[in-house]
Order: sequence, then C-alpha cells, then structure tokens
Amino acid sequence: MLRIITQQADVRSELQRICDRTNDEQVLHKEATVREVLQAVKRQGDKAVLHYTAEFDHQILKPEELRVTGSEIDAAYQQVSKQLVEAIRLACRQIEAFHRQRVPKSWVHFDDDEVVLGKRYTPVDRAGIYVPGGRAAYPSTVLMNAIPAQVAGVRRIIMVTPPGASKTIYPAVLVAAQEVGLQEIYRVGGAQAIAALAYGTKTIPKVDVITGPGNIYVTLAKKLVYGTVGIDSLAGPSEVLIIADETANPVHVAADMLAQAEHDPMAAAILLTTDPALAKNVQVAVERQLVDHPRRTLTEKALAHYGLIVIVESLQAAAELSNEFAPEHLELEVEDPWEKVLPFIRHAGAIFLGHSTPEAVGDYIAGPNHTLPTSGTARYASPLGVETFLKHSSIIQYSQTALEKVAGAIDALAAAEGLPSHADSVRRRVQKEE
Ligand SMILES: NC(=O)c1ccc[n+]([C@@H]2O[C@H](COP(=O)([O-])OP(=O)(O)OC[C@H]3O[C@@H](n4cnc5c(N)ncnc54)[C@H](O)[C@@H]3O)[C@@H](O)[C@H]2O)c1
Ligand SMILES: N[C@H](CO)Cc1c[nH]c[nH+]1
Ligand SMILES: [Zn+2]
Repeated sequence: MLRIITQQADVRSELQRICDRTNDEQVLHKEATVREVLQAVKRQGDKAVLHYTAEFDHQILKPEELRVTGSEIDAAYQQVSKQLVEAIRLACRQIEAFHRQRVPKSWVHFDDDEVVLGKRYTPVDRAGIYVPGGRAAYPSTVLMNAIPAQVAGVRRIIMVTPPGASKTIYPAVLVAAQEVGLQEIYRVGGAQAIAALAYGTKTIPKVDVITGPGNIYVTLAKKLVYGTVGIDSLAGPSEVLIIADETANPVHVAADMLAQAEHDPMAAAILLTTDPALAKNVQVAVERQLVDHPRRTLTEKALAHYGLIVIVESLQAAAELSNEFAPEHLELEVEDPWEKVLPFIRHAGAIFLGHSTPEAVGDYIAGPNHTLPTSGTARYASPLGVETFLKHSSIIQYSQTALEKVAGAIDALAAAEGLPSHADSVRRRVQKEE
C-alpha cells in the first residue's frame, strides 16, 4: 500500500531517504562487488568479463561470442513487427530533430587589440553506450544514446548490452541499433561491461566516454571509472515526482507513478498534492492498477520502499520539496503549470507540463533525451545530449603589440605566485631578449 503522509510529518527526511537510496548502507556491499569486478576486468580482461557474465547473467560465453554478428541482426528483423520498426523510425526522427537544435558551435572573436579568443569544439574519438537489459528491453535507449553521439560527430560508437537467455539480445534492441547504423555491439552488461569499456580488453575497445542508464551496479561502476573515462551522468534507477492539484486525474497520476516504479525495485515514485481527496484516490487507483499487473512484484517492492504520497500545504511548498529532491522526472499535473509551479522549479532532469503530457511521452517519442540524472544529481547534472560527446579547447592568439600591453600585469602576477619563468617567458618576447 502506497503511504500517505502530511507535510507536518517528517517529510523532508523521508524524501531525503528516498533520494539517497543509491547511497545508503545496503548499497555498500554492492559497491564492494562492483570494485571487485572493475579490478578483475582491468587485470584479466576478457577472462573476467566472461567469468562475471556467467556469474551475474548466467550465460557461458566464449570470447568470440562477445561480439554480436550481422546475421543475428538480420534475424532480429524477422522477430519484430512492422509497427515496431515504424515506431523506432519515428522516434529516430524526433530524437535527431531535437538533438540537432542548438548544437554547440566553435567560435573565434578578433578584438581591436589584436587578440583572438575562441572555443573549438571537437567530439571524443570513441564513445561506449550502455543499453540496459536486465529487467526490460530498451530499444529506446539505443536511440537516445547513439543519435546524440552521431550528431556530435563521434567516429566510433561501441554498444554494450547484457545477454539474456540462450545468449540472445532482445531483437528490438538489435533492430534499433541497426536503424541508427551501429556496427560494434557486444553482449555484456552490468559492471563488467562498464569495466571493459573503461579499461579495454582484447575484444572490447577502450572508449573515451561511457553513456547510458543502468541499474545500481551499472551506475556504481560508472561512478567508479569516472576519471579513467568521462561519463554522462549517474543515470540510475528511475524516479518520478508528480506535483498535482485538484484538477489532476487520479487514475492518470497512478498510472504515471507505476510507469516509473515498474522499471526497478529501486525505482522511486512520489506524489506531492494539495488535495487530500486526490491523495486517497491515487492510492486506491494504484492498488487497482496493480491487480493483474505483469510486473506486480517488482513494482510493489519499489512502491513499498520508495513510493510516497505527501499532502502539502501549497503548490509553492511542493515546488520547494521538489527542488530538494531534484527528481529525474517532474510532472506538473496542475492547472496553469507555466504560471503556478514552473517558475519555482530549479532542479529536475525533465519537466512534463499539464494533464496530457505523461512521462512516457518523453521516454519514447518527444525527442529530448530520456537518459537523465537520478538520486538528487539533477542538482548539478543535466540530461544526456550532444554536448556529452563534445569537449572544447580554448583558442588564444596575441599579437606582439597585444602582448606588450599585458606584460606588466603578467609580471606582477607571476611574481606574486613565485614563478619567475612565467614572467621571463613574456619579458623575453617583449624586450626581444634571447
Ligand atoms: N536514469 C535514466 O536515465 C534511466 C533510463 C532508462 C532506464 N533506467 C534504469 O536502468 C535500469 C535498468 O536495469 P536492468 O536491471 O533492467 O538492466 P541493467 O542492464 O542495468 O542491469 C543488468 C545487469 O546488472 C548486473 N547484475 C544484476 N544483478 C547483479 C548482482 N547481484 N551483482 C552484480 N551484478 C548484477 C548483471 O550483470 C546484468 O547484466 C533500471 O534501474 C531503470 O530504472 C534509468
Ligand atoms: N523512464 C526511463 C528513464 O528513467 C526511460 C525509459 C526507457 N524505456 C522506458 N522508459
Ligand atoms: Zn520509463
């Protein structure tokens, strides 16, 4: 049963507990496992990858079976409907159109003082994209990761995804990969996949940046390899926070809460509402929708631990609590969300406004990326985007005249820092000393 509490109760600490669920004590032993996997793959390469694939995915692979073949991809098309292929193509177009908007562009500025300054954007050479596959198939995640990498101009994209029963990959995932033209796909998941991409093995190439969502093992592994490689964000177990007033439909709100809870037993679903009647009706609707739900057990587990309904005093109070939580997905199921709530929101991965914008529209079709920061990291992190695969170099050029104008200032700063060669490198040019 989804709990209802009032704002007077210890709401803040309860929301904090849910937000911090990927950092709590129970997660520590998972982190120990992940560290062991990372170390083993770093030292033993493919041997360790195969060992942990057997242990955690229960699939015994030979090294030559790690890479997915062209004939498997061809066969995948026979196993999916035409309607799904069409849906994937529509999603591709929408995602690409969104990600092509305002791609960061290199620029240089020449000023009157004969100084040239600028930024030069270049893509990473190799990107590794993680497509989850433990508890569901994620063809949409293939598109959400590959398309921005391609728009950024990444030359080599390596996809990893866990093998399922009989070593197979979900056909829909392979079809999505083919639709965006991915050539290198490896059947490996979890921390061992992240380790292989971070350190490289004989079979799986080392990359410069790893992107993509995943469960707690994947997310901890990404956190631990950061520095060896770049990462997008900690896009861990899904979460939704819904702010609703009396105009919201309780059946729709309940469905949206279940839509995130069904991802993972560590997923979170929170409703903040000004209307006590809506709170009760959502609680009842959730129970009803769980009857005969194909993913009932894991969804109930998520809701029991990380589900909550809070009756709040005002929409502004809800916005403040939401800012503290910094949800991956925020739904504003209120009358006039643009005026009444949005201006008060500071931290959220993706914001869905109004009664006809369920979060699922963003998961699949709208175009903005569904790979989003979780567990409070939206306080400082952003959705996956083209910029995730780009970095920029600063461009600086001074003429002799321009250098002479700033020589004194550099001299003073270098002296203050006790770094004489810095000052000298300028003085020799200005005074034309050899
Ligand atoms: N934040 C986002 O942007 C976003 C987007 C989509 C999905 N998600 C999340 O991605 C996750 C997908 O999770 P999933 O489980 O379906 O697939 P997954 O691919 O992330 O995880 C499966 C892998 O976990 C490893 N694993 C499982 N149990 C283990 C254990 N006991 N010890 C060590 N390793 C173990 C296995 O190697 C397996 O390959 C969900 O949490 C979902 O909410 C997040
Ligand atoms: N809701 C997920 C992000 O947390 C993304 C997704 C993919 N497929 C379905 N949902
Ligand atoms: Zn989803």
